[in-house]
Amino acid sequence: MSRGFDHLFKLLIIGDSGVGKTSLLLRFSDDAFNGCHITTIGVDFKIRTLVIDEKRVKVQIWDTAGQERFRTITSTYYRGTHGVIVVYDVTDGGSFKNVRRWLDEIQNNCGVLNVILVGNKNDDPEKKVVATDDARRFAESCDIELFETSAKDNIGVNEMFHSITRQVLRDKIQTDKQEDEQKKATIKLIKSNKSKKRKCCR
Ligand SMILES: Nc1nc2c(ncn2[C@@H]2O[C@H](COP(=O)(O)OP(=O)(O)OP(=O)(O)O)[C@@H](O)[C@H]2O)c(=O)[nH]1
Repeated sequence: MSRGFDHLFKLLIIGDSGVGKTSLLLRFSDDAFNGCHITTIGVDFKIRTLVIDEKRVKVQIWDTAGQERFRTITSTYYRGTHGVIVVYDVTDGGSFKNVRRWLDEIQNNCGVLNVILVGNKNDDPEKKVVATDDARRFAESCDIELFETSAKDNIGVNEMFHSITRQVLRDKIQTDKQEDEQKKATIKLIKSNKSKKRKCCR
């Protein structure tokens, strides 16, 4: 029986409290928006299946708490993670400054991963304090992709989730291919060693 998908990936959303992590997930999973800030306690997740490069990809997206006091079991969140969405609020310079800290947390917990940087609440130019150019320069210096989104007005949300999933998928296909080539090379080596041995024995 078909399991209904070709790949299953786990994505994690991190960033300061109040930047809109839950709102981004709610927009993506249910196409809804809630004007209230209900602090996430611990972790929550949603699942969606996307079609990318003709593959059915099931994504399990974990929404973590931004508040320090709810982040006592951080390393367990990272277990089995394929990609991380780091969110800041374009109307809050402090949340952008803290992005460095979140990137360090990723490094400390799981090393190199597919990461995307997201400037959320990009729906009121008068309130915007983090310039797109500054964010882009920073993202380029870290070699990660930048998206500016609005969970409220549904701007860039779908594109952002598709993009990180595509990154993860392409990375997985590349790794599988390399492993396959390595396996083939090992089998070839074993075979040639065997035939050499046989030659010696005769
Ligand atoms: N204007 C605007 N407000 C937003 C947007 N996204 C979220 N908000 C508001 O920002 C507040 C915080 O949003 P949440 O999604 O709860 O933030 P969070 O990052 O999950 O917060 P924690 O669970 O505490 O880590 C809420 O009042 C949201 O309505 C957006 O795109 N635009």
